[in-house]
Amino acid sequence: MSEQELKALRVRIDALDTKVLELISERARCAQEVARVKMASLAEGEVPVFYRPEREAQVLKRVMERNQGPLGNEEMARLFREIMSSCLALEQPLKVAYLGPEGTFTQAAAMKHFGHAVISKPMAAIDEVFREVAAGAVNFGVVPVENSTEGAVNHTLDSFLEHDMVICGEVELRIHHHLLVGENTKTDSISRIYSHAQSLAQCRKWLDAHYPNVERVAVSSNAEAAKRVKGEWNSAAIAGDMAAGLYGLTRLAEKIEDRPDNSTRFLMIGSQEVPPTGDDKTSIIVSMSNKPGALHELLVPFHDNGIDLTRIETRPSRSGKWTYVFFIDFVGHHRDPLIKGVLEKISQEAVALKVLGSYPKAVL
Ligand SMILES: O=C(O)C(=O)C[C@]1(C(=O)O)C=C[C@@H](O)C=C1
Repeated sequence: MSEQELKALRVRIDALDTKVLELISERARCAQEVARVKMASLAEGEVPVFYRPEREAQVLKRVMERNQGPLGNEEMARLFREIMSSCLALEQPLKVAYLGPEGTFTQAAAMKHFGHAVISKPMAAIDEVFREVAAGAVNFGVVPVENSTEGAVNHTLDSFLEHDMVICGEVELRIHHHLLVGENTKTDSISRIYSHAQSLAQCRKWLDAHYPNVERVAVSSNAEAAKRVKGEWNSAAIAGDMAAGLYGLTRLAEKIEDRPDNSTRFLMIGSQEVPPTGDDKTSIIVSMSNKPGALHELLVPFHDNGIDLTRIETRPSRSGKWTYVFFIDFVGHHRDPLIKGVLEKISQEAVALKVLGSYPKAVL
């Protein structure tokens, strides 16, 4: 390519950037107008709701449907995700608590869902995220709920039994783990590997093959593991990209998870009910009486109405020995007439039924 050609292309890019800049600013002014309209239409004593997950899902889907390339749909949607995040911050900066410390996959999930223009607050434990939301100190919380390799995150399920929370969104993240060390540690001098118990489990076979005799130490999060090895000799951490970057660690081995499709699903919790988008999921907790056939009775209405169950999990109810609750996710919104009918049927048979929330299926 000649210098001349390069120069001409850069002139074109500058001109396009000016247009993109003008358009983004115009969009941001529109969002400010939206905020004004939302404020003006409030009834007395009503609190304005600026964040609209159902609308955001619609915007991102539309972008993906109309995208003609060469950028991929996900890539394009990520750019719009950030534009929308900044527009919302003009209306109201969202406060989001997540399972910390900084650098966790949960923080990455929060950024993937809300974009980077939120005020984020790391919490030391899942239960603290729930409490922070319940206390109204933040608008939303982000917690992991299930991993494709290791299954349910029981702390999260149990916290739903203790707190009244509304689920208003979900996000899935591909989880890639790396073996990380500080600058003074060499591959053959590692005597201890830190990580969260779930991450150690997700890399079990790799560890057995490469570091069979090295002590594995479970800590509260993989970001915490990364933080520790920064200042330690002869120890390594298993953690992801965010933690590696944040603590300036070297990757001795990349993508060491046993399953290449290793993913974690996260939930956004708050107090805001989300209207239907036409492509939603619902999460419920049901407790059935302890009699033969109870689970069958619970599942029949879903089957009879052709409703797609996406997950079912069992946990001890904590209110009686050997009594259990079922966490069920399915496709549909609790305001859909079909789903309403199913929930009514179930509540006739159940000891207790709680709708945790209906929310748009993850777009990104
Ligand atoms: O449509 C709205 O209600 C807006 O506030 C605008 C907008 C956007 O930028 O598109 C911003 C924030 C909301 O969460 C949803 C969408």
